[in-house]
Amino acid sequence: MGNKAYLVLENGKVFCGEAFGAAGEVTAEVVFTTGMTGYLETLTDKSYFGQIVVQTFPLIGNYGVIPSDFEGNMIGPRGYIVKEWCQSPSNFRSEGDLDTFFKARGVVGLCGIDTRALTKIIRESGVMNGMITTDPANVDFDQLRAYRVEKAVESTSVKEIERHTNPNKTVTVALMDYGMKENIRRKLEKFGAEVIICPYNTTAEQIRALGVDGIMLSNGPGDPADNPEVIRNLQEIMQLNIPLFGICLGHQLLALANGFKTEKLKYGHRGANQPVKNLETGRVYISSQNHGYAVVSSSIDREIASEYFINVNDKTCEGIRYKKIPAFSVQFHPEACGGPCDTSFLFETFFDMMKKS
Ligand SMILES: NC(=O)CC[C@H](N)C(=O)O
Repeated sequence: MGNKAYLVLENGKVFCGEAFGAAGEVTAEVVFTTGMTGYLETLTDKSYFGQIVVQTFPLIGNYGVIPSDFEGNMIGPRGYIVKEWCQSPSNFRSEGDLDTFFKARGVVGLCGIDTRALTKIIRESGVMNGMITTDPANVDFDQLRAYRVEKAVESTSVKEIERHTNPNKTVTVALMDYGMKENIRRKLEKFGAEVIICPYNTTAEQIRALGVDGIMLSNGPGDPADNPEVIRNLQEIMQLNIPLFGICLGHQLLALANGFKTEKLKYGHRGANQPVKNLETGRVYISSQNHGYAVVSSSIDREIASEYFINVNDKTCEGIRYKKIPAFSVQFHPEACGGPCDTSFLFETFFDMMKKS
């Protein structure tokens, strides 16, 4: 039995459970994800930086810890909540259990709470802040409500340009790292790109000097509108007229750079079975998603762009195609990991654009 620990929500609701992983207290935004697998990818996805993740699937950790499945070199979420973690994982690739891994990497875990009741609260009231603590009587609610993640992109991006040589190279792609998932790089390499990972603040001039065929804008954490300098920088990068492909945060930043607006969703889309519809063909795909913000459809200037995908559940914007620059972007994750690979063809679209230009 672990020690008693609590989740205190900013609305005053308290859940009592057991601590696992590293000891400590964390305050962050509490979000839920419905993926039934892919917990290692979730734990190492930097888009969760500054959040506490709740897994709706009731048993997590049954295939253990597999470092080659990691999506990044750091742990994304600040805290992690599950109904039950598996003490005896079984998989030939597993190198250990979640509790040991969390202790080594400083992740604060909470288990044994009713994650279904917690998810219903978030779904009905919207995402809110919460604190994992051993002392619920001492929570400062003003501080809890005021918590907001800061410098999210800066904290998760690489600090220097990194070139990854590829013997099968047919094109070179600059991957703007806003807190990227590794599978974006792996996917680009598989399709034949030599990838140059660029810090979030790499300028248009520096990119021009790299002589790349395409630019990929990565996923990443936080509120997209919190990055005015990155958005200004993107306005210059757009002028290079090099094919651009944006994923998730990259999609939102490109929209902001074009003067469109973003908004916070009530509880976001996080999971591996989000249906998206291609508005050009009417075809629906199942996608992997992890986002709390979205581009406001009505703010898209139809002279310069059109809506490419929408979410079938709530009709929010899931993709944009640009008319005056060689660019398109999606809110979901075509690189998957975890989740289905239905929309992997978008990488082909990007490669076709690069080869044509
Ligand atoms: N996965 C992402 O890139 C997420 C983008 C942004 N942080 C959001 O929550 O909407």
